[in-house]
Formats: sequence, C-alpha cells, structure tokens
Amino acid sequence: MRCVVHPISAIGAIVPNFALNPGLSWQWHWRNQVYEPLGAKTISVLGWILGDPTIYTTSMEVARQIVNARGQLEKSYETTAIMAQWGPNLFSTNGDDWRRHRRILGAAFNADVYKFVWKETASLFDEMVEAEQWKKQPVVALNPVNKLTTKFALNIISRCAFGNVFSWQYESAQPEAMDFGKALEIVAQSCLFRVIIPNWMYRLPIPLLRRMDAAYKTLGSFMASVLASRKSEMSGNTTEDNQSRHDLFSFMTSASDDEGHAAMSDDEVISNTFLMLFAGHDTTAHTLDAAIGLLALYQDIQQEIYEEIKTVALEDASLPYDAYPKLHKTEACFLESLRLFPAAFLMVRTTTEDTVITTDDPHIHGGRLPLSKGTMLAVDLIGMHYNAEYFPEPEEFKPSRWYDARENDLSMFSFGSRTCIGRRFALTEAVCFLSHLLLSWRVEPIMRDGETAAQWRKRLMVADVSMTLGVKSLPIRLVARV
Ligand code: HEM
Repeated sequence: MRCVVHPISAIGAIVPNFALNPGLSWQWHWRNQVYEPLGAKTISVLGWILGDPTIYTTSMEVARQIVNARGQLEKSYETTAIMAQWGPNLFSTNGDDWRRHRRILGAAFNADVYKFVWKETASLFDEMVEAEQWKKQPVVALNPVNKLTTKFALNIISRCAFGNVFSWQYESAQPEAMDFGKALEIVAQSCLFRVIIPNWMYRLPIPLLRRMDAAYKTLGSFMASVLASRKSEMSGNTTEDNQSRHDLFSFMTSASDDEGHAAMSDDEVISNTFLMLFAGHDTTAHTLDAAIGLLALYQDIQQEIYEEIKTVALEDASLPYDAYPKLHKTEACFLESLRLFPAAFLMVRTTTEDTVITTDDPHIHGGRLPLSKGTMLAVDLIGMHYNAEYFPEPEEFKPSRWYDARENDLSMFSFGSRTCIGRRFALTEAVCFLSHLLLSWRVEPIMRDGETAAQWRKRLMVADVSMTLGVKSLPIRLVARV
C-alpha cells in the first residue's frame, strides 16, 4: 500500500483517515479493502513523503514469528516511548532486561491477585448499584455506557494495583483540586500528548497544559510515596503487614526484593506501576463497552449467557469466585467482543539485523521475505480477526468460537512468551462485571425512532482508534429482570 504519510508517524496518526491518508485507523476502515484485493496476508506500507516502509501482517503464522523472535526483532524506543515515560518497564525492554522484568512481574500476577480482583470487582459493582440507585428503577438509561465502564475499570486497577480504594461516589471536595483519582484520569487521557509536547511548554500559562503537568506530578509523587511506605512495611518499620496485601504493587515490590542484585530499581517499579495502570484499564473498559453493545443487539446470546450465570449464582444472588471457572459462555462473549474490537490492535517490532521471515503468501518472493536492519513490522490484529480463513463469517458475533479455546489461541492478547501478562486479570474483572450486570438486568440498545438493530450497529459499533481501540459513546438501557 502506498500513501503520502505513513500511518505510524506523528502526522499520520493525528490526521484522520480519508482517501489520501490511511491514518491510524486505516486497519479498521479499510479492513476489507487492502489485504484481500492484494491477495496477501503480509504487505508493505510505504509513505511517499514521510515514513520508512513497514511490513503489516494479518497472518497468525507470521505474527507468531514476529512476537516470538529472539534478538533479530525487538521493540524500539520510538514505538514504546509513550509507555516508558517513567523509565524502562516490562513493555519497553528487550532481552535479559525484559526477562528480569517479566520474572518479577510474573510473580505478582498470581492466583491470590485474581481472587482479589474478583472480590474487588464484585464489591465495587454493589457499591455502584447502590450509589447510582439502580435498584429503585425498573429501567436505567446509560447514555453513554462508556463513562461507567471507564470509571469502573480505573477504580479496579487502582484498587488491585495499589490497594488504593476510592469510593464510587468519589468526588473531590474542591472540584479543581488535583487528587489521585483526577490525576489518574487526566494522565490516562493525555499519555500520547505527553510524549509529543516538549517539557518547556508546561511552564507556559496554558491552563490545560498546567493541569496535565500537575496530574503527572501528583501521580508520580503518589507512586513514590506508596513505594516508600511498602518498603518500610517490608523492613518491618510499620505496623502494617505487607503479607496481608493482595495488590500487584505489593507482590511486585516483594518479588523484586527477593531478587537481590537482580531486583528492579525504584524508577523501574514506578514505571511498571504506571504501565499497569495504563495497560490495565482502557483495554478492559473498551472491551466491556463492545461486549455490552453486542449483547444488546444479540438478545438470544444474552439470554443463553444469563441462563449460565443463573445456574452458578447463590440464593442471595451473589456470585462467588468459585463460580468463575463455570462461566465459560460469559468469558467467551468477552473474547469474541475482543476479536471484533481488539483493544490493543497493533503490535510493532523492528529488525536489529538483516533477516528473513517466512510468510504464507508463497506467490510473493516464494514465501520468503528478506528484511534489512531497521525495518518495522506491525501485526495487524484487526485484519487478522476479520480474516474469514481464521474466523468464518468474521462480522458475526459468535462467542461459541471460543468455547474450547486454549490459552495460546487468544490472539487478542498476543502469542508466546511476550503474551499479555494481564490477560487473566482482565478476564477475571470482565467476567465478574458482566455476570453481575446480566444476572439482574437485561441490556438493550437505545435506538432512534424507526431505527433497526442493524442500523444502530452500523451507526455506533464503529472502532475509535487512538492509543487503544474501542467503540465510542454507546447508548444502552438496563431493564431490571424480575
Ligand atoms: C482486554 C484487556 C487487554 C488486552 C486486549 C491486552 C492486550 C495486550 C497485548 C496484545 C499485548 C502485547 C503487546 C505487544 O507485544 O506489543 C499486551 C501486553 C501487555 N499487557 Fe495487556 N491487554 C489487556 C489487559 C491488560 C491488563 C489488565 C494489564 C495489567 C494489569 C496488562 C498489562 C500488559 C503488560 C505489562 C504487557 C507487556 C508484556 C510483555 O511485553 O511482556 N494488560 N497486552
């Protein structure tokens, strides 16, 4: 594909998708117009004015080679800078450094944490229902549902990453004050701009920039103070007991402590915490939106899932953690929503030396693609997930595709050793949220007069692509089940 400005460049990413500019969202808008007509799963994309050639692939085979290659293909500074604003972390590092981060964080993602995620999600759900007074109303309009899921996922990651609980009705006494909840929200929304805007600009009297800067500083000093207090707990200087905590931060700091000379530095601990805050909420919230939208459209599937949830709910309508392994259909529904709307839609690597990859397009260079050092490769998860060879009738919402899926089939979380470390965290939170929601309410689309379900889907179930991918502003109605 040839274009004026490469999609993975500052200008390409900012300018929206139109005939002359693919933009960051071409993979969504042109998902049926590029690979199939070219007769290839792996293509090159070249910007005439700006941007070096990049190889894009929708092939599972090539994707596995790319993400599992050791040494010849790595993450580059340019493509990880947004996630590494506080220093090196699991997402941004390669080789031995990455292995050290993965070992330490791997210890933090454990069964106790998943149980904690379930407990916190269930408890926040109850708090939300109470605060929003849903029980008093036969019908609740969520317009849009996105606000609710984003608030929910931010709150959960804050609880489960730091053990920092802010209540559902949390509002600062002074609306202009910069506290943790506000700072987290602003930082999450402004990550991309933070790497583009030079530091000196934050000294200008521009309220928006000043507020962004204050949010970064608040979050930075909050993370530093939590680290200091956890270290103090570990050295036995306080009455608090680090062992009784089940948040990721505590497991990460004690795993790092156990590593001795291979431990993470304070900057690395803080950078990994920021990474989890960021990677751990937007992706899950976006997918919950998509799942709720799709279930609203596919009432028969929603009913099937409701029946499954009902069989595991206790008499008081609570759903214990033990029920989770029995909620296959609910989990499959979330996975299928992720297939249709892959929140992390692009995985990028760069060659560190001249290399050759094997493609499954034998008619192009005999299926062998020579690449020179410095070539960027991008795994296009949208193109892969809408390829009928892998997923027949790709536009259809069919959770049953995932009923017998193995861990390594979950393409939406990447493959192999660099697969998403937070996938079980996300799945636990999502299944807990959806099962609580669907047990008590039926979800329906709020349509315009005379609009059909198909028109509603076409109008609203459209991917909004920036750092992550999700559907925009979905109007949803909750109808109480009697
Ligand atoms: C629906 C939710 C999620 C999706 C779709 C998702 C997707 C992904 C994907 C595709 C990757 C691979 C990126 C690459 O190699 O370029 C990844 C990596 C990662 N994810 Fe997730 N993720 C989700 C939730 C989470 C959560 C909840 C956390 C943490 C609490 C998390 C933390 C990470 C981290 C730290 C990495 C880097 C792993 C490494 O390089 O070893 N993710 N995620």
